[in-house]
Amino acid sequence: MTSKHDPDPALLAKAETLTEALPYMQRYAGKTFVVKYGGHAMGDPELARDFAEDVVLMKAVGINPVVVHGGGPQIGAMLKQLGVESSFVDGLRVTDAETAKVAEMVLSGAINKELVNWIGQAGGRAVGISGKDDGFVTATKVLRTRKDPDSNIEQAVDLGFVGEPSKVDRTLLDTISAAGMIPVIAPIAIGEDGSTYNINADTMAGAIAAALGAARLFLLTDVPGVLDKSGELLTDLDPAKIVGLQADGTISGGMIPKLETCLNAVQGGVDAAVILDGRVPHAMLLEIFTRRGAGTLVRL
Ligand SMILES: Nc1ncnc2c1ncn2[C@@H]1O[C@H](COP(=O)(O)OP(=O)(O)O)[C@@H](O)[C@H]1O
Ligand SMILES: CC(=O)N[C@@H](CCC(=O)OP(=O)(O)O)C(=O)O
Repeated sequence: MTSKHDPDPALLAKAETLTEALPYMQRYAGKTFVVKYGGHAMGDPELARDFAEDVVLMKAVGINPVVVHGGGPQIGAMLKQLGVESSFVDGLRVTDAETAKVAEMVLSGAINKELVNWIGQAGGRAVGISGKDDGFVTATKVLRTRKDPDSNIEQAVDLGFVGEPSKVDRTLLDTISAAGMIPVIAPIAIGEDGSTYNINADTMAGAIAAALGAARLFLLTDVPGVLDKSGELLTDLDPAKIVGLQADGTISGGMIPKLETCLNAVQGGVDAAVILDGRVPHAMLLEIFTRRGAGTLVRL
């Protein structure tokens, strides 16, 4: 029989988990954490529920979470259903006018509201917006060049309506956060030319994190972090190492904009950026509130 002096070990372990979290709660109260939730990590409703609970818990302990979401696979599925071809250059979707319409419909319409609903179900208050709302993000057209393999000459590649944030006005986000709500942001914005631009969600999250002077940028994806050529996790990266990984081809596809984002974010004043495995239940909670750091940490 257990007396009150001899507590149940399982209960004790729970209490220890909570006390372990205390210094992290104290350290992070009042800080802004920007969280990018990738389309690949979104597929499983169980994980979406865990993610929403993590964000609501962050808010409850005084952290200001700001959520930016992706939806690449879901845009791809919708384009396929509509019989529209899609291609990528360096991890960015080539976006003609029709693709931009579909991207906005899927991101701002379907996914954004689904995520707002998940957060609401977890007991939080979320407001779903895109960069278009109050014009808080201004986009400029992305310009890319590529070496022609035959002539070896750099040539411009036209990605269509693919944008990158050129200006972020934090007023709307501050208003939402101060009212006790969590902003949930779709990566769509208007350009100076009045066109709608499709923005890579990692790029959007990085620009917002820099504008808010966030303490952390979390990028949740479908891999454990950045892997080296033999598949081993790289736990710590700095700008010099990232340049090396780009140059020797260790990273490709979606990891290119992801690491560019981390680099820009830390160079733009964010304390650290973390690439995390969104397939692990409560990955973010474990990263923030326990000693068991996971994923790849990028710092100056
Ligand atoms: N060195 C690398 N380490 C880990 N992932 C990599 C690497 N190089 C390329 N990738 C690819 O990057 C993908 C993550 O980017 P992306 O597909 O855009 O994810 P998300 O939709 O979550 O933003 C991984 O699934 C993987 O295929
Ligand atoms: C320009 C560009 O590539 N935009 C992305 C926006 C969504 C996104 O980034 O979603 P994930 O984070 O799930 O990949 C796209 O059209 O797929």
